[in-house]
Amino acid sequence: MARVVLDDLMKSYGNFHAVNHVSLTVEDGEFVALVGPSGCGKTTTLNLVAGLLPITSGDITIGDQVVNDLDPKDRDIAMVFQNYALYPQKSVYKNLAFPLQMRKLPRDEIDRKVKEAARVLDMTHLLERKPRELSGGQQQRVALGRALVRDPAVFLMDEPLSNLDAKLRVQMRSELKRFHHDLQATIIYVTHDQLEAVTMADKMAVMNGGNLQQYDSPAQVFAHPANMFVASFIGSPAMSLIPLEASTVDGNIVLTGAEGWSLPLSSFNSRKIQNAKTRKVVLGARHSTIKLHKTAVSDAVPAKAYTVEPTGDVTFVQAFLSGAIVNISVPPNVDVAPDEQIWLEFDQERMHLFDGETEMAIKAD
Ligand SMILES: Nc1ncnc2c1ncn2[C@@H]1O[C@H](COP(=O)(O)OP(=O)(O)OP(=O)(O)O)[C@@H](O)[C@H]1O
Repeated sequence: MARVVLDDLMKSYGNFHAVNHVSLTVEDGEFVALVGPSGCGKTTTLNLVAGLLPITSGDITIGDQVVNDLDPKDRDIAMVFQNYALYPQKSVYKNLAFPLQMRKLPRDEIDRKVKEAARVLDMTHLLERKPRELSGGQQQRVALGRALVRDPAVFLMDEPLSNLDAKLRVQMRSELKRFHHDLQATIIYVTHDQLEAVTMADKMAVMNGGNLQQYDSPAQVFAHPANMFVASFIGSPAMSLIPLEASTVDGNIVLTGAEGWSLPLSSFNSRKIQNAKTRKVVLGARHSTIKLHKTAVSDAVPAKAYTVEPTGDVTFVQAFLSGAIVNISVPPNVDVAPDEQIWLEFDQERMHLFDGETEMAIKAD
């Protein structure tokens, strides 16, 4: 396996930058997810690494070789696509053997590699079947096997699970994670599904508009989103982002909502605001860090319930606050009705504060 380095990578179409100054390192054996909304540039980035598209500028290094000008076949990569494109007339065995035959490997070596891949992916019993005799998940496993037999330096995967139904996706997600664990493979994986990225990847590269927004472990990205885009994209339901105004009252920092209420900040959060250049502050809070009260209590701010969605284990409530929609989760026995007056208490230790102008997280120091 190999490490992959993207250094100031650009892909432009005229004045439009599909990939804009992206730099990141995928360490040897790491599983990295490129994640972001449709059109953010993740597939383009993957295709640049694969050599399916020419780069505009920058460098791509695989192992210790700069591969900018190498053909895909010379990059020692294997791709797995959403559309697995198996040969319908060939058995699973022949589908797996084909790329090796093309490389003119000896027959006994092909046989050994195919059987080893089938063993790793638990499909030895499927080797004589044709693709149409397989389930979607089994077909996807064959596609993975076809990449595996090539023993590449890097696996590049573009939404490989998106053709599967929801249940199978969850199952294949675990299998892919196991595959990575067993092989210690270097994997770059494109997905628009933040949950896939969070659950499988060692690191996630969150992209938006061709720009790399944050590159870190899912836990770090979740706990310390670099900006409002990342904060709202990672996590479900989305983090609530509430625009407020910071001011100083009797020496203490308070945040004031559009309705006129004020929320005094803890000393830690106050220090953050003192460091910020702006008075326009956006409070970010995940649903599980907001307490819903049915009566006024100190430190809770008044809001109005909008929708109430019981899911069994928890009930999700949406409420209006300072012109924003706030997502809150409450135990199923809490009875809330749409339009009811409620009070929200934010956990000061787990709240996020963003600069309302730059949209960047306000740092502690
Ligand atoms: N040949 C092209 N000419 C001009 N613009 C292009 C071309 N190919 C891609 N783009 C644009 O580049 C941007 C990034 O596309 P890309 O396919 O990488 O997005 P993506 O994040 O993978 O999205 P999706 O999840 O929808 O596949 C998009 O805005 C797309 O319209």
